[in-house]
Order: sequence, then C-alpha cells, then structure tokens
Amino acid sequence: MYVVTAEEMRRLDRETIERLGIPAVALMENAGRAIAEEIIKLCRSRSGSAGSPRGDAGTEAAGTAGAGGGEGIKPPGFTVSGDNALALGGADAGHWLVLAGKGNNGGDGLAAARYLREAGIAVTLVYAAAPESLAGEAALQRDAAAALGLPAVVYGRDRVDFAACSGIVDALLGTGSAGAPRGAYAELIAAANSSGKPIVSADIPSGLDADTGQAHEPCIHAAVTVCLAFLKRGLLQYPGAGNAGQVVVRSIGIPAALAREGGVPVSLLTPEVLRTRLQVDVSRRRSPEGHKGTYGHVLLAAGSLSMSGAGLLAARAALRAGCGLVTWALPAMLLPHVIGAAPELMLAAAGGENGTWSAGTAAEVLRLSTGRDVTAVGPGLGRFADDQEWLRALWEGIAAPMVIDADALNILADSDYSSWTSRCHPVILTPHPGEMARLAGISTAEVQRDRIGLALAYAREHGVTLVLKGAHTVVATPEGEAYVNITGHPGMGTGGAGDVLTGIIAGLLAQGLNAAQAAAFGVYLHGLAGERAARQRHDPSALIAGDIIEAL
Ligand SMILES: NC(=O)C1=CN([C@@H]2O[C@H](COP(=O)(O)OP(=O)(O)OC[C@H]3O[C@@H](n4cnc5c(N)ncnc54)[C@H](OP(=O)(O)O)[C@@H]3O)[C@@H](O)[C@H]2O)[C@@H](O)CC1
Ligand SMILES: [K+]
Repeated sequence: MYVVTAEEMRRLDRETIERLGIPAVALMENAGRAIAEEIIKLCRSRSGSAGSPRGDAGTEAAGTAGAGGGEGIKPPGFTVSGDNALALGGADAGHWLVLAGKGNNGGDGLAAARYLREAGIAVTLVYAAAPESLAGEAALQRDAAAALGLPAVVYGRDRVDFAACSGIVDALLGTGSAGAPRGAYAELIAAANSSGKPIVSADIPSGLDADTGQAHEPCIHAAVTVCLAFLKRGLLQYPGAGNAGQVVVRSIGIPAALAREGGVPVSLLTPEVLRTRLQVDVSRRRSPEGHKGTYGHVLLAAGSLSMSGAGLLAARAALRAGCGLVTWALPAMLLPHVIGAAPELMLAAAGGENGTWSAGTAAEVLRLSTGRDVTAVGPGLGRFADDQEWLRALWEGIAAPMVIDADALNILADSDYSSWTSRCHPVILTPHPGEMARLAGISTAEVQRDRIGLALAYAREHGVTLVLKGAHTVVATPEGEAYVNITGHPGMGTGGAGDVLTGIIAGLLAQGLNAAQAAAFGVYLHGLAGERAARQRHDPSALIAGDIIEAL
C-alpha cells in the first residue's frame, strides 16, 4: 500500500484526469460514495446490526421452496439484492451534519451527503464559507445537493445544532489545507470536537498536516478517517495518527499503477509489500537439507559490566530469528559470568579490563569477524576512550554487512563518519528518536516532527539503511525508499526491546536477506512478536524484552 504526500496526491490526481481522461467529478463521486459507505458501516456497527444487510430490494423469488434437492440443500433460486453497501440494514438512520469547506474536500462531503440521504439518513449541510465561493467540482456538488433539496446552513449566518445530530462528517479541509485552521474552519472544528458526537473525516482530519502528521490547533478528533485513493503520510505519523481514529483507505479510481510508475517512494509495511516490493520469503521456509552452516553466522560485539544483558538479549534474538550460529564477543571479565546463560551461544573474550571495552580490542573484533556473515555492534557497549577510532576500524575493516545500534550510534554521531573510507557492504543503523537526534544534529522534537521525511533524507545522504524506531518505525533505504511499520504494541516500550530488534535484523542478514529486506522484515516480525507477547501477559505493561524473544 502506497503512502503519499499531498504533492504526490495532487500529481496522481492530475495524471488520472489528464492522462487517463477520467473526469475530476467522477473521482469526487467515488470519494463521496466511499465516505457514505463507511458512515453507514459505522451506523450499523453502533446499532449492533453489523451483519450483511439485505437491503430493501434484497428478496428471494417465490416458487423455489420445495423444488428438488434433499433435506438441508437449498434449491437454486432466483435472487435479487440491492446496493448493500448503501443500506442501513435496520440501523438507526439518525441525522448527520456535513461540515463542508470550500475546496474539493468539501466537494467530497457534499457528494457523500447525497448518498447518505439515499440510504435514509437525514443530513444537514453546514457550509464553512458562503456557498457561492465554491468553485469547480465542489460547486457542481453544491448545486446537485441543492437540487435534491438537502437542507443547508451557513456557519456564522445560521444556527448549527450540534447537540441534536447523531454524527458529523468532517469535510472541511483536506490535502489543500495550509497551516492552522482559520476563522470559521477553526470554530467548526472546535465545536465538532466538543460535541462528543462521532466524527468521520474525509481524507484526513481537518487541521492535520497531511505530510508530517503535525496536529494544528484545533484539529479534528475523528472516530473514522476515510482516506481517499492512497494513505497520506500524516495519517501514519504521530500525533496525527492519534487524531485519525480508525483509518480506512478507499480507492476512488486512481490506479495504483500510476503510483508505481511515478516512483512513490513510501509504502506501508504489509505482508504483501514484503512479498512483492521487497521480495521477502515471509514463510521463512527452511531447506530440508539445511544445517547450521546454511543459515549464517552472526558476530555480535556488545555488552559491558553494567549492561551485559543487552548483549545477551541481542544474541538470543539473533538465534530465534533463525540464524545458524551466533558468536558473542564481550569484555573478558564478563565471560565467566555469562557462561551457560544461553547455552546455544558461542562466546569470545574481546573486551578490555574491568568489564569495559577499549580501543585496542578493535583488532580482535576484526579477527573474529573474518568469515562471519554479519557483525552487529552496540547493545550495552558503553562509551570508552578513543571509541571513535575503534568504530572506524570496524567500519573500514569488516567485509560483511554491519548493524550499528545503541552506544555505537552515539559514537557515530560524535564522528565525522562521512570522511571514513566508504564501505562495500551495507550498514544498517537502528536509532531510537534520541539517537537519531544526535546523529542528525537536531532535537528529538524535530526528529518526531516528520519521521518519514527525515529517515528518507538521512538514509539517502549517508548511504545507509536506517531503522528509525518508535511508534510506527520507519525503514529507509539508501536508494530513497521507505517502509512504515504498524505492527507492535505500546507494551514494547521497555528496556532491551531495541537490543532484541538488533539481534533479529542481524539474524536475518546472516540468512542472506539484503539490508532492506532484513531491516523491514525484522521490524515487522519484532512488532508481531511484541503483539503476541502482550496478548500472553495478564497486563501488557508487564511485558519485558525477553518475552518478545520467546514470542518470535
Ligand atoms: N481533485 C480531485 O479530483 C480530488 C480531490 N480530492 C479531495 O480534495 C481534497 C483536496 O482538495 P483541495 O486541493 O481543493 O483542498 P482542500 O483540502 O479542500 O482545502 C482547500 C481550501 O481550504 C482553504 N484553506 C486552506 N488552508 C486553510 C486554513 N488553514 N484555514 C482555513 N481555510 C484554509 C483554501 O482557501 P484559500 O486559503 O485558498 O482561500 C481552499 O479553499 C483532498 O483532500 C480530497 O478530499 C480527492 O477526492 C481526490 C480527487
Ligand atoms: K477533512
């Protein structure tokens, strides 16, 4: 599923209209119908009649009963059914307010109003601006609604009774909005939010930045957002994602092929995207002739006296991700204490004195990396004297993919690593927002302002695969593509969960997945395992990182 910016959406709109010759008003009709169908679904689910409605026209012709067939076998009959998607199926019809802006988002709402009326739902149009100010297709929808006799009021001139309505359609602002809602728009948004009535937003909640997910003041709090044609970036990024409620993406006649040909770079990370765009074998088939050597060998340089657990978690996660062997290199002093902690692991003493790392250990890590399929560095590493020289030696010397996490990212942030010899093998960086802020030299708030945009830019500029962790982790590739993950659970906000992800990604790289595949599939599996682990706990806040490994 493609994820677009407002600008990309406008381009795809234009191409559909100009290249394919589909009139803009046809797209708007489809949009209006899709919004109405989702409102009807909501009405049905709220009144408990969620089953497939038969519609008034749904009837089985007489004359079939008893004809032929034995007990329990229904004879073939002549059936007629109506437009079920637009049938209330016994649900309470109610009365909806349709808040319409003067742009095409308003036009979508006006089209939806006609379909709602057709379904038997009473509607009142509430214009945010004088109806005469509507132009183009929106004006056409205004006239169609008027011709059908739909009641309409103008905000500021007429009274709007929010208390009496059963729901609100938010068609005030869409992808054409700029900045915080002004004037009547702001007042209508505030009134809709404080009404306590369910709000269904057309395309995006009004007040949301469609690209960054920034929620302006005020911004609609929707129960459902009917996103048109393609998912907008702002609906995946917080805080906007929290304003959108349940997001339903509905096609309106703009072909996905246009997005593919047009090189839309961002996709939602779904099993289908993993299979098709990333070519990942999501079934994780094992060869009947396979042995431990078939599935690769991870070297992990991680752990120090106060954070040995981070190394252990990453190492165990790599094994659970399916790699054949893991060697964990750690400070010599710690080694006797972790023997037996995970008997499947191989251990190698590589650290300095006192359970900490030292710059001099780079040679030993380099030696251990020879013949290994991947090296992961960072979990529980700590900082030490000349650590930038240490990491530079690994960066320039390890002839296999690398995963760089935790303190190794902080070392990188303090280094001018663009001046280091460029690597022939891929690097995956796995920062959380704080680490990303240090890497990019900006504040954490700036990182969170547009995670997708930042991840895309950083990965491309630095030639790395970037995993920007957090709610809706973003995986960006050096080629300029990005994947947004929605698996996961808030319970995963616990120490060590990131170390587990590093281990999973390293374990997948060892099995021969390329950097984009391993990062994307790793993030996806990590989230799924977190969801599973959360379900297994009595209270998901009790979830700890080890549970995620066990749920893999
Ligand atoms: N074209 C098509 O075929 C399709 C279009 N589609 C639909 O169109 C939507 C995009 O429509 P759009 O481009 O007309 O912009 P839209 O979001 O309605 O707002 C523009 C209006 O808002 C105003 N305004 C702006 N900012 C404001 C603010 N802060 N506070 C207050 N007012 C503000 C601005 O007024 P101005 O500032 O120019 O005076 C202008 O009048 C898209 O989201 C989707 O729903 C889809 O169905 C696909 C097919
Ligand atoms: K809207």
